[in-house]
Amino acid sequence: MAKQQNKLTDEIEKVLEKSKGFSLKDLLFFYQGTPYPVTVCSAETFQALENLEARRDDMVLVSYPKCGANWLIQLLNDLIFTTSQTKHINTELPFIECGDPEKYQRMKQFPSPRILATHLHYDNLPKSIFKNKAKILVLFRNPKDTAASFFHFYNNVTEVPSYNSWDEFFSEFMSGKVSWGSYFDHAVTWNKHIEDENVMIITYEDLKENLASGVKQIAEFFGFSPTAEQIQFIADRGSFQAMREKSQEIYGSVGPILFRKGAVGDWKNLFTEAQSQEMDAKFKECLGGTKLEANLKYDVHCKA
Ligand SMILES: Nc1ncnc2c1ncn2[C@@H]1O[C@H](COP(=O)(O)OS(=O)(=O)O)[C@@H](OP(=O)(O)O)[C@H]1O
Repeated sequence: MAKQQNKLTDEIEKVLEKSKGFSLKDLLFFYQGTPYPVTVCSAETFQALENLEARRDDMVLVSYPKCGANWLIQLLNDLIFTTSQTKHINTELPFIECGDPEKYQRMKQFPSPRILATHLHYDNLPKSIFKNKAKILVLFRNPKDTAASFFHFYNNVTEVPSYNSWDEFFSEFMSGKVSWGSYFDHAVTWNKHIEDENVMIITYEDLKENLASGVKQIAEFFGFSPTAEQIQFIADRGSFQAMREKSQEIYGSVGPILFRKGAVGDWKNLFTEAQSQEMDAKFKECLGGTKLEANLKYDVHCKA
């Protein structure tokens, strides 16, 4: 088991090693109009992904980068483990669009239920997810903390290229010239589908407020029936402190950087008043009056 776990850290180390040679300018390539990092994505893998055969019991987890996907992956793994006592250690890069094109062949051997995490837009998901009616959990985080987390990640991981300043990053984030493209495009696309059958939205902020209640909701959505004790066990293991402590063991050197601060409102340490207002205006223009705006409690979490 320990050997398999190391395989994931090996995969991450390989990506970091590959990242070393890149400048910011060369980091992104476009596939069907969206920028992705060349260090983990390729056109060949995207083409192979179209043929991924989803299963009815796959647990699809969608999020824009830095919204807490790795948190949710552990919660889902723990839900599977506590309720069925089966543990599958994923040795692949966790996101379905990342890695080599052969990964989908290897994934055919994975036992059910598989966790299919992705940062992709609705329109770019493999069609079999819809055809086979796999359930899709969409995780959102307010855009200000998302941007702050994204910036710190680039600037704290020594192997990946850094931005010259927060101002430079902010401007690239606002115009969608960052890995996986625009937060706002992602949000607008997913907002159209959050009431679809087999889709459930959950927010980072709500999970922070009451993790046990979030775990219960997620369990019900995916058809698990954990006891109150099991829910509490999963929530305890999923606290930021608990996950940060284990992050190096699971993710290698990047672990403590990935699990950086885990807070709501940290954006206030970076945003100028003008940047805050610019984002408020963009959010209003793209998502004002939507269900997603209400779910995100934008006025509570994004106003100083
Ligand atoms: N348990 C728990 N509680 C609270 N917050 C948590 C937790 N686990 C991860 N995180 C925070 O999620 C941010 C990383 O998001 P992702 O895992 O989606 O990153 S990535 O896109 O896959 O690289 C990153 O946010 P920041 O701390 O603001 O940078 C992580 O700290």
